[in-house]
Amino acid sequence: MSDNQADLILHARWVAPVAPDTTVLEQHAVVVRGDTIVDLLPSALADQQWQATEVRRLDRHLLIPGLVNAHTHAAMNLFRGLADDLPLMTWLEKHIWPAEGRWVSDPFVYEGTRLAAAEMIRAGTTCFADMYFFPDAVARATLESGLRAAIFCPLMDFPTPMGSGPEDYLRLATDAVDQWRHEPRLSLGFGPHAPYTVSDGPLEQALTLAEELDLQIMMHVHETAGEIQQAVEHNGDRPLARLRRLGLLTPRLMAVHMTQLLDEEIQWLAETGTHVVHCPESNLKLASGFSPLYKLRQAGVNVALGTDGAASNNDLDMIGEMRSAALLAKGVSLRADALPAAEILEMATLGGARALGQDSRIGSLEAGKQADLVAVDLARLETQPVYDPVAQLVYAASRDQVTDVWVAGRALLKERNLLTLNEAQLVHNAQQWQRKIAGESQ
Ligand SMILES: CSC[C@H]1O[C@@H](n2cnc3c(O)ncnc32)[C@H](O)[C@@H]1O
Ligand SMILES: [Zn+2]
Repeated sequence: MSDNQADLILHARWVAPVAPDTTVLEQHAVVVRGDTIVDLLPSALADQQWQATEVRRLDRHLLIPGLVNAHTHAAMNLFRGLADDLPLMTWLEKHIWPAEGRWVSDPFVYEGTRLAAAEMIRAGTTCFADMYFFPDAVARATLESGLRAAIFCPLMDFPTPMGSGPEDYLRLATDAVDQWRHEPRLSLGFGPHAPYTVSDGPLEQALTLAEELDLQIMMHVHETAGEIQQAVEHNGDRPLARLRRLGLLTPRLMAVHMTQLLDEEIQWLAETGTHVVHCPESNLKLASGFSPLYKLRQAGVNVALGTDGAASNNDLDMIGEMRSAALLAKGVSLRADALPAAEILEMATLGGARALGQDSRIGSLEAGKQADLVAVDLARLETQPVYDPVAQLVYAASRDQVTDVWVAGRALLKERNLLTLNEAQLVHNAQQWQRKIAGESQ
């Protein structure tokens, strides 16, 4: 291939590369060779300097890095709407865990993850960080969809359809790591469920293994005030203090939810480089509490954004999640400037990439990074006129304005058509699962 030959050139009305800074570029082009971005330059120059097999002109569009959904339970799409309007522990103990005990299997997870992948592609997500049972099924569904995933293998003290207890989960996790970690679009990690479901021994083992294998850890932490109160009553420690004592507060940990934080705890997170994954809509829907986003970011903590599963959100819409996060941060801090639109987009892209330890590969549109890109049509009347394209994306756009998505240079969505998954088949299969699940619970 000659030096000026590329595979794909995307000319866009606006490009928000996110890094090296938040500047929005007008009439620029992203040049892709294979799976990699090789250039980002004014369109007029790209026309002179580059040739490509495919050239797209996105004259109505804002081009952004693929959104990184930093916390999902993708297969739970098949439980969407199963149990609504309940607080976390009632939701989990009385509805979700019994349903998982009855229905979760390799085929359930494969089908649920494909359904979630299709929803995420159509909403501009290119990478998702998943914590769920049967990681092999998550891996197969992800590879088929063309998405990128970080798969966090579950760890709990009690048996589930996937494993008999901690030893079993850790063995299954290391097997999955061996099997899948060399796939370029997959990464693996450990997913100890929460401080209230994993005791010290397995947590220490997971940390040791994560260090040996150089993997990230994802855990629900400080989701509700009840979780903290119960921990204090049981062992005298707040959950974050316990994790600190066990050595888990490191840049390896993605602590999901993180409500009810004390100033001292925010300081620990900042000092240790622990990442926070903020899931505002799940926290609102389960009435779990508020994460102090403004304070966290002021302290220098890296914050990523996630939807959580579709059974507690109830969608996998990162554009909607950005808006919720922005509005909630302003409401909680009583500061209108708490989380400006450009910072939210950074959180939903590069923030997620950092939390996954993958910010040298994904999260921004820079030469040398993977070609994970999303085109959003801003010419619709709902997003007119455009003074600030990123503010328009965060405060006014909806996910159905995502027209095209590429992961590693490959198109997964073209003019809103899914290219890797069959929409009609996914809907049919979801309805079949719903009939089975609803049939038995009547
Ligand atoms: C270890 S597999 C994941 C496990 O987590 C459950 N889950 C889903 N959403 C939440 C949440 O917001 N807090 C705590 N646990 C959650 C899911 O149902 C699986 O059992
Ligand atoms: Zn979760």
